[in-house]
Amino acid sequence: MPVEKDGNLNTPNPHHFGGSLLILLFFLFLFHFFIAPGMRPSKTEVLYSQFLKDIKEGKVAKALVGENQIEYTRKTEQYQTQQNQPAPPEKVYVTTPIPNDQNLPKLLEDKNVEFGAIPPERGNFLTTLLGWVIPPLIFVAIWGFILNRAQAGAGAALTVGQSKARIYSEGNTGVTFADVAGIDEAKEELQEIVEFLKNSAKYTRIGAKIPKGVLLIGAPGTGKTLLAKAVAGEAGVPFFSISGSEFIELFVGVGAARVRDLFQQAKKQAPCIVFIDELDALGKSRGGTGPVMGGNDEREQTLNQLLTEMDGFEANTGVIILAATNRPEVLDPALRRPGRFDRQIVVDRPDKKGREAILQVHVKAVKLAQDVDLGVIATRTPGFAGADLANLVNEAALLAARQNREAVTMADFNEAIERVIAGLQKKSRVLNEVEKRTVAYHEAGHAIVAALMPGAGKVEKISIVPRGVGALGYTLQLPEEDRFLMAEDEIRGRIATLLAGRSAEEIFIGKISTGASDDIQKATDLAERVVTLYGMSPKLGPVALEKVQQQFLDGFSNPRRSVSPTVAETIDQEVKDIIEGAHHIALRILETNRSLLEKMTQDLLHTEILEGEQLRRYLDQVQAPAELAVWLGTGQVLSIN
Ligand SMILES: Nc1ncnc2c1ncn2[C@@H]1O[C@H](COP(=O)(O)OP(=O)(O)OP(=O)(O)O)[C@@H](O)[C@H]1O
Ligand SMILES: [Zn+2]
Repeated sequence: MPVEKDGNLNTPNPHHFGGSLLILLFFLFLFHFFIAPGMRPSKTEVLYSQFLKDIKEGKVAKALVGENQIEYTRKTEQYQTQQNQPAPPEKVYVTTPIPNDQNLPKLLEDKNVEFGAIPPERGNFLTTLLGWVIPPLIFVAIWGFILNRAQAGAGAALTVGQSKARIYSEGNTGVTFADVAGIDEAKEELQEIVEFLKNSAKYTRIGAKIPKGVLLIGAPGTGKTLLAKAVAGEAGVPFFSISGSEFIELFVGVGAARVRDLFQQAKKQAPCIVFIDELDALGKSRGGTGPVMGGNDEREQTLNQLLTEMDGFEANTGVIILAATNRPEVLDPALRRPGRFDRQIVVDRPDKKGREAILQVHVKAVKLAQDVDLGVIATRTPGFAGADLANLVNEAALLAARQNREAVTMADFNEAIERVIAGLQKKSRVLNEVEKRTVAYHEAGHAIVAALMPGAGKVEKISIVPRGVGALGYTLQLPEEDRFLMAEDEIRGRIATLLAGRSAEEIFIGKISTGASDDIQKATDLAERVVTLYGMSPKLGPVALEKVQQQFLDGFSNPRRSVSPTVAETIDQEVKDIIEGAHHIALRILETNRSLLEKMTQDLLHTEILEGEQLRRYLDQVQAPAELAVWLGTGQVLSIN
């Protein structure tokens, strides 16, 4: 890929501009009031009577008569200058004349004084000008400076000291659709845009309107920027990009000016692609609270300018605006009106096949060992976005290089997966004996219960090596495939598995630790969803009691619908019943497998990690208690993606 060319479009950098203006004014100010006076001839104020006396005594050499002021020099002093010495500045006397002294000209003439009038605007013209102009300028500069600080302090997407609002223009991005993998639907939809750009005549001839704006919606790292570049690359048109957060600028009006600039430039180079990243930073619904001073106004002005520009150009000028956001719900509805971003393309996280394809793209640059199976890696990385996979490949390559290996092996990838998933291993953190025992029982408990639960995926690894923030140990359970549907018994099995860690602590340690809080949180969330979202509670029936606002990202808790107090009470009761049932069955399973769990724990304390064949042999011995089949109940299928 070519290096991004910085095509800053001649817009002055407002931060630097403000800074140097301030310094310049400061020096002007110093010069005017402290230095310049010393360089001008000194003036001595005298009374008018003294002036008249000087004339009469023939001392005056030259006089300049003004309406409000008379300046004159004396003869004697003119000749005091000695040789070899620089002439001192001529001493000037000033006096204020008596109004309408008609005799003065005659008197001056009589005494042979050179005289003339001070032109009305002479003398203090510069002083007056500076006096009027400088203070407001200083004020403006200081104000701008403060505003800048305030915004930077409020973290309004500004880097301190440097404006990063740049318009990047790339003649040719060099990116093609071949560089984008795993998001085929989005690619297909954008294929049409490429067609428009390449062959606009075909569409305009029959009067078809080419869309102006396309909104790419997707989680971070799913490849939105990459897609936009690929569209430009495929069509062979210039690519302009700017980020929404960079529009929030120092001086009110700069953002709007930048938008104007951007579109002017784009129209000149049409057909082309204009890409606006982080549209939400700019296009948040108006009326929200913004940064302390001015920031809100600025954003609104910029947004309005964008809307105006989009309305202003004809649909068929060949400028197509692609914008990206991962928070479509906060966008100002005005942005989605017809003629603006009326097309929306969802850029999903890739599925297993997609992940494999993305890995294929990124491993091109690295040397792979024979044993590397991208399909297996894809299986183990559900939920990874394109950027995570790119990161994973690099992490694996770094590990291989650190070991001085010739090629990246499957072991490197496995390690990299764990790193990316759980954060870097924190070997330095050591647990005391009691803590270690607690964590070992806890994790073994999870593994044993998980082994019996339907559709739970295989337990791949148990570890009591603390890693990342907060996790003291973990049980790695990898699904065999991506799951979009989960049956009721599977969800309940998941809840029981989550509670198994704590149950093991209860049985084997006799007291419970704080280590189970995350499990309990997750189990409760899941139980609540069973009742309020999936409609699986027989008492309440298939009624949605949650308002789903966000299905897009996982882990969102939605507000409940307003329900009557009795219904609310029933919900709480049902959630509690599910949790207690799951807790009970987890305890039963662990008691049935007491000696097995004991053996596993001892082994785990010894090696810190249980995996592979060794772990499988343990888990194959897990016995199901009689109650399990009854507890698991029916297998009603519901969507939970
Ligand atoms: N579908 C994909 N195929 C190949 N590589 C991808 C894909 N998605 C992401 N990547 C890799 O991840 C990098 C970052 O992706 P990109 O910046 O396009 O994501 P994004 O969706 O714009 O993220 P954000 O919302 O954070 O701006 C890309 O440069 C590319 O290396
Ligand atoms: Zn746990």
